[in-house]
Amino acid sequence: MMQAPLLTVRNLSITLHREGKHLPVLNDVSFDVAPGEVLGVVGESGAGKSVAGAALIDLLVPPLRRSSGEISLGRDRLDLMSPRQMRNVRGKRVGFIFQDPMTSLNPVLSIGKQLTDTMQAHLKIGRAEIKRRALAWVERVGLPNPERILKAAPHELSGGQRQRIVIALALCAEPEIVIADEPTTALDVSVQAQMLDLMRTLHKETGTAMVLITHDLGVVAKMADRVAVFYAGRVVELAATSDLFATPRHPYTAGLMGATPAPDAEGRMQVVPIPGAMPGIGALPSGCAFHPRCTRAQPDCREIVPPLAALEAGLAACLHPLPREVRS
Ligand SMILES: Nc1ncnc2c1ncn2[C@@H]1O[C@H](COP(=O)(O)OP(=O)(O)OP(=O)(O)O)[C@@H](O)[C@H]1O
Repeated sequence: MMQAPLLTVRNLSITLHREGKHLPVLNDVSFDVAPGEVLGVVGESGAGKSVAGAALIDLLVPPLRRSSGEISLGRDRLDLMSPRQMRNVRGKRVGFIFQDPMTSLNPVLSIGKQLTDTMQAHLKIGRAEIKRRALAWVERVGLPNPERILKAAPHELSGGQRQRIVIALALCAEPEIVIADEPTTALDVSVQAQMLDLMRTLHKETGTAMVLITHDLGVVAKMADRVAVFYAGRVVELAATSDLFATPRHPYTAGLMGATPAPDAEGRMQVVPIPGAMPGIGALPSGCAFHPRCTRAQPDCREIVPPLAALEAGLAACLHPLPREVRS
């Protein structure tokens, strides 16, 4: 990465406190996001993607706790900030978009009030300008009849319209980075594609960096510059999106791609799922957590936790990575 990173996460570990034990949920996770970059975070359900996203903006709640790790935004250490300081970072410097729009919207306030409140809290601009921008944001996220939308309450809008407003709210204070956790998953398939197009357009226009959490490889292929693949609380592969899709190096990444519907030679959609299931919290196998499901596993995979190591392009945490030119 040529540019100094905007967001730096180093050795982030998160534990779950249960029955007197601290069980690892996230283990030694490190990644960077450059200014303006989109980092995709993918992996099966339960891999720790949402927990990682919540940790970035200090939204973890007990029984989850950060046990170690440094999180920096520019020169500022977020992990050392007080809850009060973090409240100023959230919304202003870091926007967020969650799966369920209702978690980001206040059900009793009009859309206009929520947009103007957010801008008022974070931007040093006058009332008239805030009003103008609220209207402009509603138009910009593609909603018809913006005056009416500004007066509406969230429940008067459709799910897709609400998620458009959440996107406007996440961006209206001009954050440096947005954390988007499954931003399209709750929407109808037909609306999902529109929402991705909108996010892509706005990303291009604003240059805001993004951490895009999704279980959907199609979404990262469309949106992300680089991808971090999570498995059982660890980053197992990190690479530029084009490299990752051209030659996945970690067998889990290759497996995920096999589990994504892809057309065969006759154009029929085929899915080859990875056999077995991801281990749950507190039930991690020894060595590489993926080894019981891995077709390439060797005896040493049972013993050694592979470090995330540099390959020709990107990083993979695997003792026996796939060769670069062969695609499994
Ligand atoms: N509040 C909580 N209490 C107990 N366990 C939790 C809590 N939040 C998350 N977990 C557990 O932590 C692990 C990681 O969850 P996380 O939601 O981050 O996974 P994910 O990769 O985002 O998957 P999904 O796509 O299903 O959200 C899971 O095993 C989950 O059950």
